[in-house]
Amino acid sequence: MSLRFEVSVRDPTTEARRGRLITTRSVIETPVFMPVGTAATVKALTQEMLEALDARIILANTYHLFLRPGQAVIRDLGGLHRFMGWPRSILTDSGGYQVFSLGELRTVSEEGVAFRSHLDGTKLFLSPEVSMEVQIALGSDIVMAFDECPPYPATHDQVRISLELTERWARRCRAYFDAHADRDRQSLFGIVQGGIHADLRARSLEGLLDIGFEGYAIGGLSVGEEKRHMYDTTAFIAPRLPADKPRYLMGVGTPADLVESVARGVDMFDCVMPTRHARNGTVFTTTGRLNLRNARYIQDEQPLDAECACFVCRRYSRAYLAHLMRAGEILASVLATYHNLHHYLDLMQRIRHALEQGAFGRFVTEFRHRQLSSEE
Ligand SMILES: CNc1nc2c(CC[C@H]3O[C@@H](OC)[C@H](O)[C@@H]3O)c3nc(N)[nH]c(=O)c3cc2[nH]1
Repeated sequence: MSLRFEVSVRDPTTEARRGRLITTRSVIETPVFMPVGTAATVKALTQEMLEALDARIILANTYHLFLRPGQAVIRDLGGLHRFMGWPRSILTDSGGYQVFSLGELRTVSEEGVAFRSHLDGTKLFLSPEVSMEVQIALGSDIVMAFDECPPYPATHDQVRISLELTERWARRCRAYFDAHADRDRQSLFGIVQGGIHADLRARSLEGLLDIGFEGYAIGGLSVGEEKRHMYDTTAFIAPRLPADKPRYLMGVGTPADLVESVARGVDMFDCVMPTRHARNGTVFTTTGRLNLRNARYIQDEQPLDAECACFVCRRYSRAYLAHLMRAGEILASVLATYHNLHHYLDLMQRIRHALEQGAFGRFVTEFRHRQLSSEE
């Protein structure tokens, strides 16, 4: 077993845990936010910048790398870590979500999903076995099971039928992974589905526990449901996931979502918001988000965030970033992305510190107050 997970603190007033996830490549302090590096790059940043941010684990995506350059190219070049010059940890998502959000003309069957590449229309096929083969070839530290993320909204019956398919696929992932992966270096996570229905969430978890995984993800959320449904579903299922295994909430979220979901028992997060918003000109600050394309920043010589210690805030002004954004300069994406990821990773650091100090309950209260005042 390559993966070790240790919980050092259980928060007395919430479901939050302070822990440590150890792969063969890095020690990952939890709760952790994982920058999304879909096509083997966290867009606009160098790996050196990610190390400067002290990112310990990033995401890459099976669907995107399967389409381009293909897993055989990466495998023959020594695997994804060597290919992209990233010696720390990598989690790869299984392609289950992207094939539904990006794939065209897709046909789902018991066997898997046939679809056309969104790049050039080539006919392709993803299945539990193909997804495992790709992720094993990439050599990622954490491999995600191939699942179906049901659309939202969906009826109770549609969600049930989908979770039952996901469970049969999870069993096939486990079998293929155990027969072909180097289990001293790679671990397999199951993905709990069930929509916003507690009974279906419990049922999905029961099936996955029977199979057994090194970690458990909460899938099927952050797909357009109301925030209260996301929080309530997380509050129901997260504490029911094995206490001694990592709990990963997929695709979440805003800074407030991170705080609220840690309080409900989640250890790991990924979300494209800090990186995607940066490229669109939106930066995160302690007093809320700034849209740098707004005219009010054209002569604003303040830093993005006076409370931020990142090199962007120490050296560049909002006016300069606003200019770069308006001019469509590449540097705009680089500086805004670095700052946004610093904002997210610094928030996780402050959460971990509060948990260590037994002060997480107060941290949540103060965060909510500041959240309310910045929304007014
Ligand atoms: C945004 N909300 C959201 N994202 C989700 C992702 C993709 C995240 C992955 O998709 C890409 O970002 C959209 C990144 O590469 C990221 O790793 C999911 N992936 C799987 N396999 N199953 C799910 O149920 C699922 C649910 C999600 N909800």
